[in-house]
Amino acid sequence: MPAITERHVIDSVTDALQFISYYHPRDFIQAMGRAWAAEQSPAAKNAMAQILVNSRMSALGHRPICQDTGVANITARIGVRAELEWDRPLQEIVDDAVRRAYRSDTNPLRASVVADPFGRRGNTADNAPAMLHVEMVAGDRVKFDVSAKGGGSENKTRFAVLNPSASVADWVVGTVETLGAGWCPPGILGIGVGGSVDKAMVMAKQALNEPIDVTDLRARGPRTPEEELRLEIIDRVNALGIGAQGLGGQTTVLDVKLRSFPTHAASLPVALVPNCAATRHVHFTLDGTGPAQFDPPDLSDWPELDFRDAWAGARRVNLDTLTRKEITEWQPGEAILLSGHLLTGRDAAHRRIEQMLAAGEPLPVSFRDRAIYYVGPVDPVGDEVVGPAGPTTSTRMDRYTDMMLEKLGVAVMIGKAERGEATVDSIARNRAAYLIAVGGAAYLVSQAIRESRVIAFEDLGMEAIHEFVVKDMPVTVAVDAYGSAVHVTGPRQWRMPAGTAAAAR
Ligand SMILES: O=C(O)C[C@H](O)C(=O)O
Repeated sequence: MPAITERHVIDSVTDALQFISYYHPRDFIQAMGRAWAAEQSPAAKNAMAQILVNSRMSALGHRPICQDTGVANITARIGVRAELEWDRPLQEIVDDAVRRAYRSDTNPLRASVVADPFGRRGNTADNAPAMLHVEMVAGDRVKFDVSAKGGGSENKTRFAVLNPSASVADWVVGTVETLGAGWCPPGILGIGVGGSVDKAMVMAKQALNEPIDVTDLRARGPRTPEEELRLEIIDRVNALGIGAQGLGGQTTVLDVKLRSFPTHAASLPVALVPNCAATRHVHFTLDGTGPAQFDPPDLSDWPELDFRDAWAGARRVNLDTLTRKEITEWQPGEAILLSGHLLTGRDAAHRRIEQMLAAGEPLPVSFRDRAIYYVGPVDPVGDEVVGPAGPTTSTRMDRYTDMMLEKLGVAVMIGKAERGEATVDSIARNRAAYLIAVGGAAYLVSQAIRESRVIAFEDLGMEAIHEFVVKDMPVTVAVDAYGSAVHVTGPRQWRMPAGTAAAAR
């Protein structure tokens, strides 16, 4: 067997990270297509349509599916008889591949990794380092799993050590109910049961690399307790009615992947790692003959659909002339096409604004009566004004709501997922509104952005404050000026009565 070289690893991992930035896995596209076709909730169906249209556009344009191009998660399984021709630690080698992939000239990806995580949180600017796991296995080859995991779904990871007599399904279902929509459902749940605390977490993460096969599993019937558990969890989670983007609907998970391992007699560790609508992974084996080749999905894998019908009757809003009175007329769940100027800002910008206000320093921009979009876009390429620019999870900005609405006078916030109770109260008190764009439809959203310039905090990289000029940007009213919230009313409407899910199986 010829030697596997450092060049084979770097070229393959670089190509893998580029490939998954714009191609969803084929099984994911097909599962999302089936869920879209079956969905009865109009809001969830429309969100899934946008996810699918975005996915196809990304595949055609070779631009990222989501602005959160993720942190590189890599597992290398090295055959004990493989001949390796490299001298450096594998971490250094894969980090070089990450740098090359994320700083590509033709398809630059977003640098999301910050170093000094509990301190300065400076962006490493090249998305390195990767999160690497190495295993020694039988054989003479090296197998790689490469995924790009977004922050929104990673943040919803949960872990518990249950009493050995407790029900894993009860814990998972109860936990998913508390997660909100920041993980961008519909997606996949990875579950690790047993082992040690660290082993359970690795199993849950690695389970997400398995193909979606629930339709086959249902058709042939479960053969193991793990398969029974998967089906129970899928049905019970979908019965919660959370739906796409938490808007209320029938599909919250496309599949549940589960791994288990022997554990201590006193323990039942369970890890839950959700994967979002921008699920991205690919797998390859190096045998010394050269770098890996990847097989793209076929255009026929996407369903024929046009989401624009859903926006035909949408309210058109000019942000440049918007009044508070107009905002009070918006209905919860109403589709809106936004045009005009808006500001951007997310975690780091909010933190800095808070620090500047505390220090009595003047802010570089006025937010009064403006709309703020929580986004960290990908850098543009070619004739783009901005790269993919979908919403980030708004919940993280909840702690700044009073500052932004009451002190600084923001009129409209745009992001994704639900807001906390205090934020909803603040929105109602200030007669403001909260709008959502579809998480994971970032390339589609970016088509509505006609101009973009950084106007403050340039050192924050993708977290700098930009001013965008948008034309017909599709959003939905998630919290109206009176505090009615679709993330509460939607799932309530689509929740199946207790017991129906089990009976349906
Ligand atoms: O960082 C982002 O752009 C999004 C993040 O993945 C999120 O889902 O909140």
